Amino acid sequence: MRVCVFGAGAVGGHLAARLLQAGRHEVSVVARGEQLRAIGADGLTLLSRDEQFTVRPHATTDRPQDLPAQDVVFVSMKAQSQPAAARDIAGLLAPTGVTVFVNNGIPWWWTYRGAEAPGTPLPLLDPLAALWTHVGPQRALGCVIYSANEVVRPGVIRHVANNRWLLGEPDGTRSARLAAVIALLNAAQLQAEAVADIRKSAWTKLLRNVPLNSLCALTRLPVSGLARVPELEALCAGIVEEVAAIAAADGTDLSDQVEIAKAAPRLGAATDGSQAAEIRPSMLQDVLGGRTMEVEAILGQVQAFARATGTPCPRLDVLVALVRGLELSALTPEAAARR
Ligand SMILES: NC(=O)C1=CN([C@@H]2O[C@H](COP(=O)(O)OP(=O)(O)OC[C@H]3O[C@@H](n4cnc5c(N)ncnc54)[C@H](OP(=O)(O)O)[C@@H]3O)[C@@H](O)[C@H]2O)C=CC1
Ligand SMILES: CC(C)(CO)C(=O)C(=O)O
Repeated sequence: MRVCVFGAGAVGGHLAARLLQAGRHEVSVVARGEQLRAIGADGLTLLSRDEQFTVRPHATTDRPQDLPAQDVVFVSMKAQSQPAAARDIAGLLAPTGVTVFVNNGIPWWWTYRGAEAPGTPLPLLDPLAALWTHVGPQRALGCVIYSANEVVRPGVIRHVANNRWLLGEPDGTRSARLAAVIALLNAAQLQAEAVADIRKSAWTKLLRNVPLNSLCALTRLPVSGLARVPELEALCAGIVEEVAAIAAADGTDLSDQVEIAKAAPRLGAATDGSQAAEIRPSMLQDVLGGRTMEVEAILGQVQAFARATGTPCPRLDVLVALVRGLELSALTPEAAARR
């Protein structure tokens, strides 16, 4: 199979490294900037617990149009980078190829439930419907991951904790292509499983990402740091309850997940027992790097669902305002120009 990882940053770099280590398929990566130069020159290095290895992708490029047609394209860019890349992602796909959107938050294909309920694009996530038009939700699989990673320097990824990859078809079917992608990941030491309700998986992860990503970005604390300030831990718990209420109004019952999510700061967000791990959420990594943040996918769209269902969310309202402001103040001139 030909497999491409589009956006080889923290998660995509980890994914590509594991796929290449397994050695079963032709794996290419699309990257840019320093990351592109470093992977091209020195390969991709993964540091994970006491393991360290370096692999070389079959191709490393910022010109996806130069790659041959791909059977699977994992899209591991941040949500806000995806619309601008929609044509390139679509152009990479073989006629029966599939995309796997590896993301936190509400994904752009959310309203598509199959040919009978085709849905419409969500303006906060896909403002010009570029993903909807060029990629098309019928060619997308959802993927929610528990795997904390950082780019420690260009070309070098540190896997900090957790290894759980949940994948599902937007229409809930158990398709052959879903099974093939799960097999691909499992063969590469990534613990992947198919879920019937990928939206429930996304909501469950949002119980963590809404409070942890935003509060860690605002305070610059790692996840475990939130548990050191009682007011922050209480705020986290209040936000978890708001997100659960918004999900419930949207038709997803998360009552069995609420207490687990509230414990996340005390466990440092590790779900695999690696209590010593110091996890810095991706949104905190973006603030520190002066990059744009997944404000709309993780916060804004959740707020939009709350508005649509008349669900009060006073804490989330404050977070959305603060994180939008934080993003403006933290962007590097290059990131601001690209925005
Ligand atoms: N990091 C983590 O631990 C976790 C992240 N996630 C989720 O996984 C997804 C990916 O996050 P993460 O890996 O942290 O993100 P990163 O920012 O580390 O990686 C994304 C990469 O894609 C690159 N990119 C963006 N647009 C393009 C383009 N057009 N062409 C080539 N490269 C491009 C970025 O480059 P540039 O930097 O120049 O923009 C960056 O290197 C997010 O949805 C995140 O919320 C989920 C769980 C944990
Ligand atoms: C907070 C964390 C690590 C939870 O797994 C995450 O999803 C992220 O960094 O975006």
